[in-house]
Amino acid sequence: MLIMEGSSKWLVYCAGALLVLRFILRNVNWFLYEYKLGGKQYFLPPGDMGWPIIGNMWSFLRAFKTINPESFMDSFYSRYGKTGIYKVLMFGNPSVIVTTPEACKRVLTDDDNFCLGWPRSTVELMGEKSFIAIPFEEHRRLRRLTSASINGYEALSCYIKYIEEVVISSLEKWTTMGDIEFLTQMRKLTFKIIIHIFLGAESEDVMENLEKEYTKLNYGVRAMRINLPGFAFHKALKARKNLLAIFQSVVDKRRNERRERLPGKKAKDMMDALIDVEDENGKKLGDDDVIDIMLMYLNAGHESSGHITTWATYFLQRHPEHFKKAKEEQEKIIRNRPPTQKGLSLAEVRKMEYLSKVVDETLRVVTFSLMVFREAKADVNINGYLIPKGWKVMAWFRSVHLDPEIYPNPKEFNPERWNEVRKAGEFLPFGAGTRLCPGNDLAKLEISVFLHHFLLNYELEQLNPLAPLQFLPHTRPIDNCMARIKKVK
Ligand code: HEM
Repeated sequence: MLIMEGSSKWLVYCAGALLVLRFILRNVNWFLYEYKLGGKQYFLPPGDMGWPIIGNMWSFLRAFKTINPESFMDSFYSRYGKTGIYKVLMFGNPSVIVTTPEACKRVLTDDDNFCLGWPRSTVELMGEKSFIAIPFEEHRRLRRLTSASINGYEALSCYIKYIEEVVISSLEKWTTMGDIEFLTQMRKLTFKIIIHIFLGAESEDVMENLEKEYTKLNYGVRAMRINLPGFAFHKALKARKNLLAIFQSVVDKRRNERRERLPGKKAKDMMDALIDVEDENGKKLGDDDVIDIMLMYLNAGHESSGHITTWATYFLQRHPEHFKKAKEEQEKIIRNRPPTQKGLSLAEVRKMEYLSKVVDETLRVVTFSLMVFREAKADVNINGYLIPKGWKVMAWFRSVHLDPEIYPNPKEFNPERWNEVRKAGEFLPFGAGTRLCPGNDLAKLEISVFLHHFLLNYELEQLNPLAPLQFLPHTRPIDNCMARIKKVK
C-alpha cells in the first residue's frame, strides 16, 4: 500500500516536472525575442514562436510533407483568426508571416522600411555577391545591366528562334526515348536555353555537370541549416563548391579568349557584359562577383520555367476542355500566318490570349516561390500590428494564390477565371517592387513557345497519374512526372 502511494506520488511529481519543463521551453522564445521589446511586445501580431531553436520549422516541414501543406497556415487561422499577419520563429529568425494581398504588396514595395532578408542558409548557397546579399545601390546598377539582356522586345526577339529550335528538337527526341522523367527533361531544356543566353553556346560541354549540381543546391535552399553529412544543406554546400569550380574555369577561359580578341569588340553575352562593367570609379567586377551573379541567374532562370512548363503541360493534358481551346488558338495562329514566315514571331506569342490565361493559372495554382523574405529596417506598423526592426518578414504568396475568397475553389485549374481582372497584390508569381523577377517575360516566352508546339503536335501520357505530390523545395509529382511523349498523327 505504502509502495503504491510512493510510486503514484512520483508519477505526480514527474508529470508536474514535465509540465513545468514544457512551460519553460514554450517560453524560451518569448524571453529571447519578445520580452526585450518591453511594452512594444503587446503590439506584435498574434502567433506562436514554437520550440527553442527550431521554432515553427518542424510544423512547417511536416505540413509540407503531407498532401495538404495549407494545414501549416490553417493552424494559425484557426488559433488566431484571419488577421493575415502572424509571428513565428522560422529559419532561425524571429519573423512575421503576411498572407493578404495588401500586406504582401506593402512589404514588397516599401523599400524605405524593408530590405531583403533571405535566411543565412540561402545567402551561403546563392553567394555573398549575388543579388540577395549585395547593397541596394550595387544591386540597382547590376540589375539594370543584367536585366537589359533578358527583357524587352529587342532582347526577346533575339532568343525566340533559338528557343523554338531547342523546343522542336527536344520534343522530337523525347518521342524516341520511351519512358522519361518529364520534369527532368524539361529542366534540361530550360537550362540549355538559359546557358545559351548567358554563356553562349561554347559552354554546352559543362552543361550536364552544372545541371546536376543545381538540383542538389536547390534541395538545400529551403532545408534546415544543418551542415552535417546526410543533410540537404550539407549536400547543397558541396554542390555550390563544385559549381564555383566549374564557373571559375568558364570565367578563366573567357578572360583568356578576350585577351586575344580585338579591342572594342561588342560584348556577346551576359558574361562578357559582366566582365566589361565598371563602376563610377572605373572599378571592374572581380571573378567572385561575376560567378555569384551567374550562379544566381542560371539557377533562377531554369528551375522555375522548367517546373511551370511541366505543370502547364500536365494540367492541359488532364483537362481536355482547356486543351481543346488552347489548341484551337494555336491552330488559328498557324492558319493566319503569311506563307513566307518561318517559325513563331513575338507578335504571334502576344496574340495567344487563351494560352496566357493557361500560363497565369498554372503560375497561381503552383506558386513556384511559395514565399519571399524581407527584413524590417525600422519598426513598422501593418494593420495595427508591429513588425519590430530587424525581424524577418515572409510574404506568403501561396496563401494569397490559394485564398478561396479571392479565387473560389482555389485548387481547381481553371484558366477561365482569368476573364476577370485581378486587384493589385492578388497575383504575385513574380513578386513585386524593385525585386520583381527580371526574367518574367523570358519565362513566359519559353513556356508559350513550348506549349505552342506541344499542343499542335504532341500528347503526354503520364505513367503514374496518381503519383503523390512533393511540395519542397518546389511543387512537383514525386516521380518527376514519369511519362511518354507521343506524336499526334
Ligand atoms: C516561371 C518562372 C519564374 C518565376 C515563377 C520566378 C519567380 C521569381 C520571384 C517571385 C522573384 C522575386 C524574389 C523576391 O522578391 O525576393 C524572382 C526574382 C528573380 N528572378 Fe525570377 N522567376 C521566374 C523566371 C526567371 C527567369 C527565367 C530568370 C532569368 C533569366 C529569373 C531571374 C530572377 C532573378 C535574377 C531574380 C532576383 C531579382 C532581384 O533580386 O532583383 N527568373 N523570380
